[in-house]
Amino acid sequence: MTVVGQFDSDQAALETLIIGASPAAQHLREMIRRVARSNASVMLCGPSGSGKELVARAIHDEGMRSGKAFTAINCGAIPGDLIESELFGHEKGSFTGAHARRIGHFEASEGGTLFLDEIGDMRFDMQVKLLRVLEDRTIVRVGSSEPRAVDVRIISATHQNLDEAIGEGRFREDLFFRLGVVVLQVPSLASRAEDIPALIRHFQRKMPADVKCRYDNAALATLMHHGWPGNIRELRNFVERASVLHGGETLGADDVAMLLNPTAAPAAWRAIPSSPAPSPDTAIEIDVPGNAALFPKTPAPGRPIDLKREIETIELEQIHVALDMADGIISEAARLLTLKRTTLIEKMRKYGVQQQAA
Ligand SMILES: Nc1ncnc2c1ncn2[C@@H]1O[C@H](COP(=O)(O)OP(=O)(O)OP(=O)(O)O)[C@@H](O)[C@H]1O
Repeated sequence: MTVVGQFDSDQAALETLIIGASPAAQHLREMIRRVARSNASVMLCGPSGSGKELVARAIHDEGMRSGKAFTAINCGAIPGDLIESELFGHEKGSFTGAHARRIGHFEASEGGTLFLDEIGDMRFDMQVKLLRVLEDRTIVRVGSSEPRAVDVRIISATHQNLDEAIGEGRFREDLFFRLGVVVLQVPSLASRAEDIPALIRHFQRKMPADVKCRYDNAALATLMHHGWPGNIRELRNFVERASVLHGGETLGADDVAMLLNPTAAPAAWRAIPSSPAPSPDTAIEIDVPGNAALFPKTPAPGRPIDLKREIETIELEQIHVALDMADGIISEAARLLTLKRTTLIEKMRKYGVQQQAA
């Protein structure tokens, strides 16, 4: 009885973590349950933003190691010469800057799980060392010669095609077999588009009612036909953007199309004949009657116009257009917008616009 009850609550917990009722989501949850029962190394393959880290956490949480540490590190983000000490630790004075002894992620995750994200980006010399650790189950801190036993489950992930990397000699095949005792494919969002409404509800669950959006059928159809190159991460950002710009509204297909492509100028703008560029010392003025086409929506008769929100929508879109034209260079985008650089940065912060690497 107890076992059945426990299984039911585990099942419910996993369903609130890995959202979706599509066959792909159900299969993923079933695979998570199965691999969680073992200690086998798991490699998660799937496109960026598809939820690989979430799946790694779910495997840890569902398994016997759940009371112990779960450590996630991004192998692509750690400089090549630091990764050995990050993973295995170092002794004091073992290299310039090693002012004190430090334990690495392997030792810190003792009894638990270490998630190695972007494993395909790991340097070849480091791959050899990692393979040795997986075979011997011991690590040696940098600057020490003493092997230390470790009991850590490894889950790794990649969005790269490792077959190709192996073929080109960039990734060791023997390490691939060690890491991928079980290889789990995490599906793209486009392949489980029927989960989109449930995922939107999930991302809106903690929002106050007045910032949640509703979607009419045409809007949902548009969302389900979108390609979602950024997968669930892109959907989460979309839901946030929609709530900032249209909180409390029911969105139609046009609203959704605009929100999905925030850097594209609305068709109405392209219809305006080009006017001479303003001189740098003239601020852009919005002449409402003359530039009425700038407003993306014509309000329904009798419906109040939320002028502040409309202006914010235009402002955000113009910022994206300018950043695009300026290849992400903020000072150049600020010049195009005849704004001070600091003002543009403030506005980008307000709208949550990420600074692109120029
Ligand atoms: N099935 C899911 N249910 C709910 N939220 C999800 C699901 N899958 C992913 N997410 C959310 O989507 C975002 C991206 O997920 P995650 O970071 O796990 O992706 P990833 O595949 O590891 O990305 P990357 O390859 O860029 O490291 C996170 O906010 C995560 O919580």
